[in-house]
Amino acid sequence: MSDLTVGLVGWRGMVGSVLMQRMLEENDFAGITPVFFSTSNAGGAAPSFEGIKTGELKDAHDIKALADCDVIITCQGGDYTKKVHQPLRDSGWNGYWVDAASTLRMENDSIIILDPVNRNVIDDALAAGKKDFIGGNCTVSLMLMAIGELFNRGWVEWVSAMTYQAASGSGANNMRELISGMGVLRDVVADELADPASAILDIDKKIAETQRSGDFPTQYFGVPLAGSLIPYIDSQLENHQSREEWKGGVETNKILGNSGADTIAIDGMCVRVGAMRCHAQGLTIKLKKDIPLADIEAALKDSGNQWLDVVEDTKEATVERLTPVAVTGTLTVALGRLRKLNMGGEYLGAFTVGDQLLWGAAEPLRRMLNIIREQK
Ligand SMILES: NC(=O)C1=CN([C@@H]2O[C@H](COP(=O)(O)OP(=O)(O)OC[C@H]3O[C@@H](n4cnc5c(N)ncnc54)[C@H](OP(=O)(O)O)[C@@H]3O)[C@@H](O)[C@H]2O)C=CC1
Ligand SMILES: N[C@@H](CC(=O)OP(=O)(O)O)C(=O)O
Repeated sequence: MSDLTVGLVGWRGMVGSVLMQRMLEENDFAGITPVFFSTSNAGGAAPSFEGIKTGELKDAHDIKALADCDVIITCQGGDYTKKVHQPLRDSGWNGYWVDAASTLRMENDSIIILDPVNRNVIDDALAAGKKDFIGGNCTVSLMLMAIGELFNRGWVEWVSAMTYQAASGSGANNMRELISGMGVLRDVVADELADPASAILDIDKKIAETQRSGDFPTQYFGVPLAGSLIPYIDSQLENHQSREEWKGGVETNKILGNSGADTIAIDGMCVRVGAMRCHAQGLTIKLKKDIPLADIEAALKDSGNQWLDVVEDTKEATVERLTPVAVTGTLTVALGRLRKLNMGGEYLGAFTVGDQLLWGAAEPLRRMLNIIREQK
Protein backbone atom coordinates (compact mmCIF):
# COMPACT_ATOMS: atom_id res chain seq x y z
CA MET A 1 0.00 0.00 0.00
CA SER A 2 1.36 3.42 -0.90
CA ASP A 3 0.89 6.61 1.10
CA LEU A 4 -2.22 8.36 -0.26
CA THR A 5 -2.95 12.04 0.15
CA VAL A 6 -6.54 12.15 1.38
CA GLY A 7 -8.52 15.39 1.40
CA LEU A 8 -11.19 15.57 4.10
CA VAL A 9 -14.08 18.00 3.59
CA GLY A 10 -16.97 18.33 6.03
CA TRP A 11 -15.02 16.69 8.86
CA ARG A 12 -16.55 18.90 11.60
CA GLY A 13 -20.20 18.42 10.65
CA MET A 14 -22.34 15.73 12.23
CA VAL A 15 -21.59 12.99 9.69
CA GLY A 16 -17.98 14.16 9.38
CA SER A 17 -17.44 14.00 13.14
CA VAL A 18 -18.70 10.43 13.23
CA LEU A 19 -16.37 9.66 10.32
CA MET A 20 -13.37 11.16 12.17
CA GLN A 21 -14.27 9.18 15.28
CA ARG A 22 -14.45 5.93 13.33
CA MET A 23 -11.22 6.63 11.40
CA LEU A 24 -9.40 7.22 14.68
CA GLU A 25 -10.89 4.09 16.26
CA GLU A 26 -9.82 1.98 13.28
CA ASN A 27 -6.39 3.61 12.87
CA ASP A 28 -7.30 4.66 9.32
CA PHE A 29 -4.97 7.68 9.46
CA ALA A 30 -1.92 5.40 9.57
CA GLY A 31 -0.25 5.42 6.17
CA ILE A 32 -2.24 8.29 4.69
CA THR A 33 -1.44 11.98 4.50
CA PRO A 34 -4.64 13.74 5.55
CA VAL A 35 -5.36 17.24 4.28
CA PHE A 36 -8.20 19.04 6.04
CA PHE A 37 -10.38 21.49 4.12
CA SER A 38 -12.91 24.06 5.26
CA THR A 39 -15.58 26.15 3.56
CA SER A 40 -15.51 28.69 6.40
CA ASN A 41 -12.08 28.83 8.02
CA ALA A 42 -9.31 28.35 5.43
CA GLY A 43 -5.94 29.17 6.99
CA GLY A 44 -7.17 28.23 10.47
CA ALA A 45 -5.83 25.30 12.43
CA ALA A 46 -6.85 21.83 11.30
CA PRO A 47 -8.27 19.60 14.04
CA SER A 48 -5.66 18.07 16.27
CA PHE A 49 -5.60 14.32 16.70
CA GLU A 50 -2.91 12.71 18.83
CA GLY A 51 0.01 11.52 16.73
CA ILE A 52 -1.44 12.83 13.45
CA LYS A 53 0.06 15.81 11.60
CA THR A 54 -2.83 17.94 10.41
CA GLY A 55 -1.38 21.43 9.73
CA GLU A 56 -3.52 24.21 8.38
CA LEU A 57 -7.03 24.15 6.92
CA LYS A 58 -7.16 24.58 3.16
CA ASP A 59 -9.93 26.28 1.23
CA ALA A 60 -12.50 23.66 0.23
CA HIS A 61 -13.28 25.67 -2.93
CA ASP A 62 -9.65 25.81 -4.07
CA ILE A 63 -9.68 23.45 -7.05
CA LYS A 64 -5.87 23.38 -7.26
CA ALA A 65 -5.52 22.39 -3.60
CA LEU A 66 -8.19 19.72 -3.98
CA ALA A 67 -6.48 18.41 -7.11
CA ASP A 68 -3.33 17.66 -5.08
CA CYS A 69 -5.25 14.87 -3.29
CA ASP A 70 -5.37 11.25 -4.47
CA VAL A 71 -8.68 10.79 -2.67
CA ILE A 72 -11.26 13.31 -1.48
CA ILE A 73 -13.80 12.30 1.12
CA THR A 74 -16.61 14.79 1.56
CA CYS A 75 -19.40 14.98 4.13
CA GLN A 76 -20.00 18.64 3.34
CA GLY A 77 -23.36 18.14 1.65
CA GLY A 78 -24.97 18.23 -1.77
CA ASP A 79 -24.57 21.95 -2.48
CA TYR A 80 -20.82 21.64 -2.05
CA THR A 81 -20.71 18.59 -4.32
CA LYS A 82 -22.69 20.46 -6.97
CA LYS A 83 -20.31 23.40 -6.82
CA VAL A 84 -17.00 21.58 -6.74
CA HIS A 85 -17.13 18.09 -8.25
CA GLN A 86 -17.54 19.00 -11.93
CA PRO A 87 -15.00 21.87 -11.99
CA LEU A 88 -12.53 19.58 -10.25
CA ARG A 89 -13.05 16.85 -12.85
CA ASP A 90 -12.93 19.47 -15.62
CA SER A 91 -9.53 20.55 -14.30
CA GLY A 92 -8.24 17.09 -15.22
CA TRP A 93 -8.26 15.63 -11.70
CA ASN A 94 -8.53 11.85 -11.86
CA GLY A 95 -8.57 11.00 -8.17
CA TYR A 96 -11.18 9.14 -6.14
CA TRP A 97 -14.20 11.15 -4.98
CA VAL A 98 -15.92 9.56 -1.96
CA ASP A 99 -19.08 11.43 -0.95
CA ALA A 100 -21.90 11.17 1.62
CA ALA A 101 -24.28 13.43 -0.31
CA SER A 102 -26.99 12.18 -2.64
CA THR A 103 -26.15 14.52 -5.56
CA LEU A 104 -24.12 12.08 -7.67
CA ARG A 105 -25.65 8.77 -6.54
CA MET A 106 -27.74 8.07 -9.60
CA GLU A 107 -25.18 9.33 -12.14
CA ASN A 108 -24.01 6.67 -14.60
CA ASP A 109 -20.39 7.11 -13.58
CA SER A 110 -21.09 6.77 -9.85
CA ILE A 111 -21.16 3.68 -7.71
CA ILE A 112 -23.22 3.57 -4.52
CA ILE A 113 -21.01 2.00 -1.88
CA LEU A 114 -22.05 -0.49 0.78
CA ASP A 115 -19.25 -3.03 0.58
CA PRO A 116 -20.61 -5.73 2.90
CA VAL A 117 -23.47 -5.98 0.39
CA ASN A 118 -22.00 -4.94 -2.98
CA ARG A 119 -18.23 -5.48 -2.79
CA ASN A 120 -18.43 -7.21 -6.19
CA VAL A 121 -20.03 -4.13 -7.77
CA ILE A 122 -17.34 -1.91 -6.19
CA ASP A 123 -14.48 -4.17 -7.32
CA ASP A 124 -15.82 -4.31 -10.88
CA ALA A 125 -16.12 -0.52 -10.90
CA LEU A 126 -12.56 -0.04 -9.64
CA ALA A 127 -11.31 -2.45 -12.29
CA ALA A 128 -13.24 -0.47 -14.91
CA GLY A 129 -11.55 2.75 -13.74
CA LYS A 130 -14.56 4.36 -12.05
CA LYS A 131 -13.63 7.13 -9.64
CA ASP A 132 -16.85 8.43 -8.02
CA PHE A 133 -17.99 6.38 -5.01
CA ILE A 134 -21.02 7.64 -3.17
CA GLY A 135 -22.53 6.55 0.15
CA GLY A 136 -26.16 5.44 -0.10
CA ASN A 137 -29.25 6.88 1.50
CA CYS A 138 -29.23 5.91 5.18
CA THR A 139 -32.56 4.09 5.10
CA VAL A 140 -31.53 2.09 2.05
CA SER A 141 -28.11 1.16 3.46
CA LEU A 142 -29.61 0.06 6.77
CA MET A 143 -32.30 -2.03 5.07
CA LEU A 144 -29.65 -3.76 2.97
CA MET A 145 -27.35 -4.33 5.94
CA ALA A 146 -30.31 -6.15 7.50
CA ILE A 147 -31.80 -8.20 4.67
CA GLY A 148 -29.13 -8.01 1.95
CA GLU A 149 -28.64 -11.77 2.12
CA LEU A 150 -32.26 -12.38 1.09
CA PHE A 151 -31.65 -10.32 -2.06
CA ASN A 152 -28.31 -12.08 -2.67
CA ARG A 153 -30.08 -15.43 -2.62
CA GLY A 154 -32.59 -14.22 -5.18
CA TRP A 155 -35.49 -14.88 -2.80
CA VAL A 156 -37.13 -11.44 -2.89
CA GLU A 157 -39.95 -10.49 -5.26
CA TRP A 158 -40.76 -7.09 -3.68
CA VAL A 159 -40.41 -5.19 -0.41
CA SER A 160 -42.64 -2.69 1.33
CA ALA A 161 -40.70 -0.61 3.87
CA MET A 162 -42.56 1.47 6.46
CA THR A 163 -39.92 3.60 8.13
CA TYR A 164 -39.50 5.25 11.50
CA GLN A 165 -36.65 7.70 10.86
CA ALA A 166 -34.65 9.55 13.47
CA ALA A 167 -34.22 13.30 13.81
CA SER A 168 -30.50 13.08 12.96
CA GLY A 169 -31.39 12.36 9.33
CA SER A 170 -32.39 16.01 9.07
CA GLY A 171 -29.28 17.33 10.81
CA ALA A 172 -27.88 18.47 14.13
CA ASN A 173 -30.26 21.40 14.60
CA ASN A 174 -33.23 19.07 14.12
CA MET A 175 -31.93 16.78 16.85
CA ARG A 176 -31.70 19.78 19.15
CA GLU A 177 -35.21 20.88 18.22
CA LEU A 178 -36.59 17.44 19.08
CA ILE A 179 -35.03 17.55 22.55
CA SER A 180 -36.14 21.15 23.10
CA GLY A 181 -39.68 20.15 22.19
CA MET A 182 -39.57 17.27 24.66
CA GLY A 183 -38.37 19.68 27.35
CA VAL A 184 -41.11 22.21 26.61
CA LEU A 185 -43.77 19.50 26.88
CA ARG A 186 -42.40 18.21 30.16
CA ASP A 187 -42.12 21.71 31.65
CA VAL A 188 -45.66 22.76 30.76
CA VAL A 189 -47.13 19.95 32.86
CA ALA A 190 -44.43 19.73 35.55
CA ASP A 191 -46.88 20.53 38.36
CA GLU A 192 -49.44 17.99 37.19
CA LEU A 193 -46.73 15.33 36.82
CA ALA A 194 -45.62 15.95 40.39
CA ASP A 195 -49.16 15.29 41.56
CA PRO A 196 -50.13 11.61 41.08
CA ALA A 197 -53.79 12.58 41.54
CA SER A 198 -53.86 15.04 38.63
CA ALA A 199 -56.15 14.12 35.71
CA ILE A 200 -54.38 12.60 32.70
CA LEU A 201 -56.85 14.18 30.28
CA ASP A 202 -55.99 17.63 31.64
CA ILE A 203 -52.30 16.85 31.06
CA ASP A 204 -53.07 15.61 27.56
CA LYS A 205 -55.09 18.76 26.74
CA LYS A 206 -52.27 21.04 27.87
CA ILE A 207 -49.73 19.04 25.81
CA ALA A 208 -51.84 19.29 22.65
CA GLU A 209 -52.42 23.03 23.20
CA THR A 210 -48.69 23.54 23.65
CA GLN A 211 -47.80 21.55 20.52
CA ARG A 212 -50.33 23.58 18.51
CA SER A 213 -49.26 26.94 19.93
CA GLY A 214 -47.09 29.26 17.88
CA ASP A 215 -44.39 29.07 20.58
CA PHE A 216 -43.54 25.39 20.18
CA PRO A 217 -40.07 24.81 18.65
CA THR A 218 -40.66 24.08 14.95
CA GLN A 219 -38.01 26.20 13.25
CA TYR A 220 -36.18 23.27 11.63
CA PHE A 221 -38.83 20.59 11.09
CA GLY A 222 -41.54 23.14 10.27
CA VAL A 223 -44.10 21.27 12.39
CA PRO A 224 -43.92 19.67 15.87
CA LEU A 225 -42.05 16.37 16.15
CA ALA A 226 -41.84 15.87 19.95
CA GLY A 227 -44.90 13.90 21.00
CA SER A 228 -45.94 13.58 17.35
CA LEU A 229 -44.56 12.29 14.04
CA ILE A 230 -44.14 13.62 10.50
CA PRO A 231 -45.23 11.26 7.72
CA TYR A 232 -43.18 12.96 5.02
CA ILE A 233 -39.42 13.04 4.43
CA ASP A 234 -37.73 15.09 1.72
CA SER A 235 -39.57 16.62 -1.24
CA GLN A 236 -42.72 15.51 -3.08
CA LEU A 237 -42.37 13.90 -6.49
CA GLU A 238 -44.94 14.08 -9.29
CA ASN A 239 -46.13 10.53 -8.64
CA HIS A 240 -46.73 11.47 -4.97
CA GLN A 241 -43.88 9.38 -3.65
CA SER A 242 -41.61 11.36 -1.36
CA ARG A 243 -38.02 11.56 -2.62
CA GLU A 244 -36.97 9.42 0.37
CA GLU A 245 -39.44 6.71 -0.73
CA TRP A 246 -38.21 6.95 -4.34
CA LYS A 247 -34.62 6.46 -3.17
CA GLY A 248 -35.66 3.18 -1.53
CA GLY A 249 -36.35 1.65 -4.93
CA VAL A 250 -33.76 3.21 -7.21
CA GLU A 251 -30.82 3.13 -4.82
CA THR A 252 -31.45 -0.41 -3.62
CA ASN A 253 -31.47 -1.71 -7.18
CA LYS A 254 -28.37 0.29 -8.10
CA ILE A 255 -26.46 -0.99 -5.05
CA LEU A 256 -27.40 -4.56 -5.93
CA GLY A 257 -26.48 -4.03 -9.59
CA ASN A 258 -30.05 -4.81 -10.75
CA SER A 259 -31.50 -3.28 -13.89
CA GLY A 260 -34.18 -3.95 -16.49
CA ALA A 261 -36.15 -7.11 -15.80
CA ASP A 262 -34.07 -7.79 -12.64
CA THR A 263 -35.36 -4.63 -10.96
CA ILE A 264 -37.06 -5.38 -7.65
CA ALA A 265 -40.06 -3.23 -6.64
CA ILE A 266 -39.43 -1.48 -3.33
CA ASP A 267 -41.81 1.13 -1.96
CA GLY A 268 -43.39 2.23 1.28
CA MET A 269 -43.96 5.24 3.52
CA CYS A 270 -41.12 7.16 5.14
CA VAL A 271 -41.97 8.72 8.48
CA ARG A 272 -39.97 10.93 10.86
CA VAL A 273 -40.32 9.96 14.52
CA GLY A 274 -38.82 11.25 17.75
CA ALA A 275 -35.77 8.97 17.82
CA MET A 276 -32.32 10.53 18.00
CA ARG A 277 -30.06 8.76 15.44
CA CYS A 278 -31.43 5.29 14.73
CA HIS A 279 -33.71 4.57 11.82
CA ALA A 280 -36.16 1.66 12.17
CA GLN A 281 -38.18 -0.02 9.43
CA GLY A 282 -41.13 -2.39 9.40
CA LEU A 283 -40.73 -4.58 6.33
CA THR A 284 -43.16 -6.71 4.37
CA ILE A 285 -41.11 -8.95 2.10
CA LYS A 286 -42.83 -10.84 -0.68
CA LEU A 287 -40.74 -13.95 -1.32
CA LYS A 288 -40.63 -15.63 -4.71
CA LYS A 289 -41.70 -18.87 -3.02
CA ASP A 290 -42.69 -20.16 0.40
CA ILE A 291 -39.27 -20.58 2.03
CA PRO A 292 -39.43 -22.05 5.57
CA LEU A 293 -38.73 -19.48 8.30
CA ALA A 294 -35.95 -21.67 9.72
CA ASP A 295 -34.15 -21.56 6.36
CA ILE A 296 -34.50 -17.79 6.22
CA GLU A 297 -33.11 -17.37 9.73
CA ALA A 298 -30.25 -19.76 8.99
CA ALA A 299 -29.39 -17.89 5.77
CA LEU A 300 -29.26 -14.58 7.63
CA LYS A 301 -27.15 -15.99 10.47
CA ASP A 302 -24.75 -17.75 8.10
CA SER A 303 -24.42 -14.78 5.75
CA GLY A 304 -21.05 -13.71 7.17
CA ASN A 305 -22.49 -10.30 8.08
CA GLN A 306 -20.76 -9.83 11.44
CA TRP A 307 -22.78 -6.68 12.22
CA LEU A 308 -26.19 -8.31 11.92
CA ASP A 309 -27.99 -9.26 15.13
CA VAL A 310 -30.80 -11.63 14.22
CA VAL A 311 -33.13 -11.21 17.18
CA GLU A 312 -35.30 -14.17 18.08
CA ASP A 313 -39.00 -13.34 17.83
CA THR A 314 -39.83 -13.24 21.50
CA LYS A 315 -41.14 -10.20 23.32
CA GLU A 316 -38.22 -10.23 25.77
CA ALA A 317 -35.51 -10.32 23.12
CA THR A 318 -37.33 -7.82 20.90
CA VAL A 319 -37.80 -5.09 23.49
CA GLU A 320 -34.25 -5.66 24.76
CA ARG A 321 -32.31 -5.71 21.45
CA LEU A 322 -34.51 -4.37 18.64
CA THR A 323 -34.73 -0.69 19.63
CA PRO A 324 -32.87 2.56 18.96
CA VAL A 325 -31.77 2.62 22.61
CA ALA A 326 -30.17 -0.81 22.20
CA VAL A 327 -28.25 -0.14 18.98
CA THR A 328 -27.47 3.58 19.01
CA GLY A 329 -23.78 4.41 18.68
CA THR A 330 -22.92 0.86 17.57
CA LEU A 331 -22.38 -0.79 14.21
CA THR A 332 -24.91 -3.48 15.06
CA VAL A 333 -27.91 -3.66 12.76
CA ALA A 334 -30.68 -5.51 14.57
CA LEU A 335 -33.24 -7.54 12.61
CA GLY A 336 -36.16 -9.26 14.26
CA ARG A 337 -39.93 -9.84 14.32
CA LEU A 338 -39.22 -12.35 11.56
CA ARG A 339 -42.43 -14.24 10.98
CA LYS A 340 -44.68 -15.36 8.18
CA LEU A 341 -47.65 -13.00 7.82
CA ASN A 342 -51.28 -14.07 7.58
CA MET A 343 -51.32 -13.22 3.87
CA GLY A 344 -49.52 -16.51 3.17
CA GLY A 345 -46.20 -18.37 3.30
CA GLU A 346 -44.60 -16.07 0.75
CA TYR A 347 -45.10 -13.02 2.94
CA LEU A 348 -42.37 -12.39 5.49
CA GLY A 349 -42.65 -9.71 8.18
CA ALA A 350 -39.51 -8.17 9.68
CA PHE A 351 -38.40 -5.17 11.72
CA THR A 352 -34.94 -3.65 11.67
CA VAL A 353 -33.07 -0.90 13.51
CA GLY A 354 -29.67 0.66 12.83
CA ASP A 355 -27.63 3.78 13.58
CA GLN A 356 -28.09 6.08 10.60
CA LEU A 357 -24.89 8.04 11.24
CA LEU A 358 -22.73 4.90 11.17
CA TRP A 359 -23.80 2.38 8.50
CA GLY A 360 -26.23 5.01 7.21
CA ALA A 361 -23.56 7.63 6.51
CA ALA A 362 -19.96 7.51 7.78
CA GLU A 363 -18.97 3.85 7.83
CA PRO A 364 -19.24 3.05 4.11
CA LEU A 365 -16.99 6.07 3.38
CA ARG A 366 -14.08 5.02 5.59
CA ARG A 367 -14.35 1.45 4.35
CA MET A 368 -14.19 2.71 0.75
CA LEU A 369 -10.97 4.55 1.56
CA ASN A 370 -9.49 1.27 2.76
CA ILE A 371 -10.67 -0.56 -0.35
CA ILE A 372 -8.94 2.09 -2.49
CA ARG A 373 -5.78 1.68 -0.41
CA GLU A 374 -5.83 -2.09 -0.98
CA GLN A 375 -5.75 -1.43 -4.75
CA LYS A 376 -2.68 0.78 -4.57
N1 LIG B 1 -27.35 13.80 8.41
C1 LIG B 1 -27.45 12.61 7.87
O1 LIG B 1 -28.03 11.72 8.42
C2 LIG B 1 -26.84 12.27 6.59
C3 LIG B 1 -26.21 13.23 5.85
N2 LIG B 1 -25.64 12.92 4.67
C4 LIG B 1 -24.94 13.93 3.87
O2 LIG B 1 -23.93 14.55 4.63
C5 LIG B 1 -24.07 15.95 4.53
C6 LIG B 1 -23.63 16.59 5.80
O3 LIG B 1 -24.60 16.34 6.81
P1 LIG B 1 -24.37 16.78 8.30
O4 LIG B 1 -23.08 16.23 8.79
O5 LIG B 1 -25.61 16.47 9.01
O6 LIG B 1 -24.22 18.39 8.12
P2 LIG B 1 -23.71 19.47 9.13
O7 LIG B 1 -24.58 20.65 8.93
O8 LIG B 1 -23.56 18.93 10.51
O9 LIG B 1 -22.23 19.85 8.61
C7 LIG B 1 -21.97 20.33 7.32
C8 LIG B 1 -20.97 21.48 7.37
O10 LIG B 1 -21.53 22.63 7.99
C9 LIG B 1 -20.47 23.50 8.42
N3 LIG B 1 -20.80 24.01 9.77
C10 LIG B 1 -21.33 25.24 10.00
N4 LIG B 1 -21.56 25.41 11.31
C11 LIG B 1 -21.16 24.29 11.94
C12 LIG B 1 -21.13 23.91 13.30
N5 LIG B 1 -21.56 24.70 14.29
N6 LIG B 1 -20.67 22.68 13.62
C13 LIG B 1 -20.23 21.85 12.65
N7 LIG B 1 -20.21 22.19 11.34
C14 LIG B 1 -20.69 23.40 10.97
C15 LIG B 1 -19.19 22.66 8.39
O11 LIG B 1 -18.42 23.07 7.27
P3 LIG B 1 -17.08 23.94 7.45
O12 LIG B 1 -16.21 23.26 8.46
O13 LIG B 1 -16.49 23.93 6.08
O14 LIG B 1 -17.54 25.28 7.91
C16 LIG B 1 -19.72 21.23 8.17
O15 LIG B 1 -18.80 20.47 7.46
C17 LIG B 1 -25.55 16.18 4.19
O16 LIG B 1 -25.75 17.36 3.52
C18 LIG B 1 -25.88 15.00 3.36
O17 LIG B 1 -25.53 15.31 2.02
C19 LIG B 1 -25.66 11.63 4.22
C20 LIG B 1 -26.25 10.64 4.92
C21 LIG B 1 -26.92 10.90 6.16
N1 LIG C 1 -32.90 11.69 4.11
C1 LIG C 1 -32.31 11.04 5.25
C2 LIG C 1 -30.92 11.58 5.55
C3 LIG C 1 -30.08 11.84 4.34
O1 LIG C 1 -29.17 12.65 4.41
O2 LIG C 1 -30.40 11.18 3.23
P1 LIG C 1 -29.63 11.36 1.83
O3 LIG C 1 -28.18 11.04 2.11
O4 LIG C 1 -30.26 10.39 0.91
O5 LIG C 1 -29.83 12.80 1.41
C4 LIG C 1 -33.20 11.26 6.45
O6 LIG C 1 -33.76 12.31 6.51
O7 LIG C 1 -33.27 10.44 7.33
